Amino acid sequence: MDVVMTIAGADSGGGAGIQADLKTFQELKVFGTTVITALTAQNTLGVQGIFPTSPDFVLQQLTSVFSDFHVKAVKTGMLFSAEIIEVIANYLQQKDVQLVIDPVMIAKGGESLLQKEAVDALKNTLLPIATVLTPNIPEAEVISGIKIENEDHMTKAAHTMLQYGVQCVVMKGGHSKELNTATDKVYLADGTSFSMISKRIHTKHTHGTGCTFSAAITSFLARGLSLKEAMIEAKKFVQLAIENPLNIGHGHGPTNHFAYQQRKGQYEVIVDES
Ligand SMILES: Nc1ncnc2c1ncn2[C@@H]1O[C@H](COP(=O)(O)OP(=O)(O)O)[C@@H](O)[C@H]1O
Ligand SMILES: Cc1ncc(COP(=O)(O)OP(=O)(O)O)c(N)n1
Repeated sequence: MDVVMTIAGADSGGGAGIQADLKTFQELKVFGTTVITALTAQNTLGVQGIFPTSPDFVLQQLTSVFSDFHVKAVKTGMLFSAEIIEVIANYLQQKDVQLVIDPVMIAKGGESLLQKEAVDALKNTLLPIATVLTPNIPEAEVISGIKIENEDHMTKAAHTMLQYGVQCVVMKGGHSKELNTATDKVYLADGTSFSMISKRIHTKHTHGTGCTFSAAITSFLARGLSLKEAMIEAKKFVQLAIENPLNIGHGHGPTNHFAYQQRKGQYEVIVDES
């Protein structure tokens, strides 16, 4: 059984963070371990409270898991502070793992999940050791310092982020103004790129989409898929999870992690290499 790890915040409402990651891991048949960086009191209406873990206790969790398991791939989500990021980067740079970074900054309701002064630590310590970075458009703007209003800006921002040493940047299109499609553009360090295009679902039930997508990439990488195959299959996982909502909660409801196993044969992501 392939072992993976999520280093992220817990979402008491179960739709994002550690909980979304573990549900994704379970559905994709990898064994999930966790390092919790913060507890959040959260539901589909928003984040009501944050209780960060101490950096020392983050290190203790990393040590417990790595001293016992052979972890093949790790993803990070909500990291909260520069101190926590530095502990994680120092620890992971000694390990031979594939590292997927979802640079979680702001929850849908507008609450900050990463302190402003932590962005530099993310860029300078985690990106150089990462395999994949999965920013949404607002996160890409913060990391690259480039305002993204068209495809040229997106390409420039991706190349700026690749310069920090990460091997692949996936610009997620959930926040773009495209009406009919949700396109994620993948930029690789060798200068190539491709787009993954799916139908845009008009729904408010998108809580945890970014967490679910990055957890799916992590699972498929651990199972031995190539970077490109892992991205495409993860895009399919999140598409089906959005397309088949559970309709629970009173706000932005969670996605449906069961849908991929039930319907994966019925949907293909369009890949554009031009
Ligand atoms: N309304 C939607 N319809 C289809 N796919 C979507 C939709 N919203 C987001 N996605 C997809 O979900 C994944 C996460 O994207 P995004 O929502 O931008 O991330 P985040 O949760 O970090 O803001 C991406 O693959 C994106 O294309
Ligand atoms: C604990 C925790 N981690 C991450 C997020 C953000 O998740 P994301 O997938 O970006 O989804 P939304 O916040 O956009 O719904 C979170 N809310 N909580």
